[in-house]
Amino acid sequence: MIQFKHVHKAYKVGGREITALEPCDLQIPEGQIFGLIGHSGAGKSTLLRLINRLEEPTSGSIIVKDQDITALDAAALRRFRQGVGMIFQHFNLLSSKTVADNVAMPLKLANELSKTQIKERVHQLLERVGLTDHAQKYPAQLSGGQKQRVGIARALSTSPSILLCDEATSALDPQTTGQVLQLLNEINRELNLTIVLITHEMDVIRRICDQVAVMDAGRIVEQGTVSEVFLHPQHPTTRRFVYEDEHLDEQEQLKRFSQIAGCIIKLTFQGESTYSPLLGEVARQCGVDYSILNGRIDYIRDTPYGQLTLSLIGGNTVAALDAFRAADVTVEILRP
Ligand SMILES: Nc1ncnc2c1ncn2[C@@H]1O[C@H](COP(=O)(O)OP(=O)(O)OP(=O)(O)O)[C@@H](O)[C@H]1O
Repeated sequence: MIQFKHVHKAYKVGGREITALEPCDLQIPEGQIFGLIGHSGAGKSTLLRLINRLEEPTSGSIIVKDQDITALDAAALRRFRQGVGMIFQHFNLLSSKTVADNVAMPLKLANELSKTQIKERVHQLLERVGLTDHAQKYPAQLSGGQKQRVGIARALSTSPSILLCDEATSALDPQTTGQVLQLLNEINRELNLTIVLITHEMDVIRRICDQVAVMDAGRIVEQGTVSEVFLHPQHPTTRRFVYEDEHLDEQEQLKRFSQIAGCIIKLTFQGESTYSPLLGEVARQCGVDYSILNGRIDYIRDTPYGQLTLSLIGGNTVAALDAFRAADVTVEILRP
């Protein structure tokens, strides 16, 4: 578990203080994939880099596995950092070294294994990320997705329990992004690795995260499980992310609704209820007609969900809403 206790970070620039992180409390459970989402300048990188003390907090404490890491001396910090891997948007590989040597680098620096043991470990890691055939190539000879796989193998070399991902897929095309996210998903489960990732893309959060914190201007404005936060967004910043992801504009939508008759509602189905034939059943029982104004079915990590915006016309609307709720469907009334 990673715990932030009233952590504040300000940078000093030319005698002026710039607050990057307002005093913040945060808990990241062990073994989960935790996403931090926010627009540029929100403070995501600062928060991430505080976890391995690449940045020092201005005040507050950061507890990792019952240890206050802000109190570690240089030697203890070196040992702690062996347990925290990191991958980067632009991979940060050494261009003059082969793939195998890049992966071996943290092991050589740790100086705990023999040459043969390092060779074995590197082979094992490259096999895991699917790059065995590329061991003797140089980074310039690899695609972006392959470079990030090398980054992941290198980050895992010292068997960390935490992996920090700094916009790890932002430089990749959608298909390669999917493959890298899949790999992160797998190693999270195989190694019970806690992964903290930062992104400005909702899709990354939806595909692999368990929990999410939404950041805006140095503050965490909303936080919880991905389904809580993104299926029922409360804060304007979160709502904006959700609407952008659905290619909708909240104001435009309300304007469009003014030309549509009936009671306008949004239904959210999750898990099993996503595929149940509820709509027709409720319409028949309650004598309501409906038209579908918007809809999607997708996944949050492995759980399917569906969202439908409907206008209900005629019949017993109140009974229809009760029937949806009784079937564990969340009902939001957009216009009575
Ligand atoms: N080393 C630094 N010195 C001075 N100011 C900094 C430094 N690093 C970040 N900042 C400032 O702190 C604030 C938060 O920056 P941070 O990089 O953490 O945000 P971010 O959400 O990661 O943004 P991005 O997505 O663009 O990387 C910004 O106002 C930024 O200009």
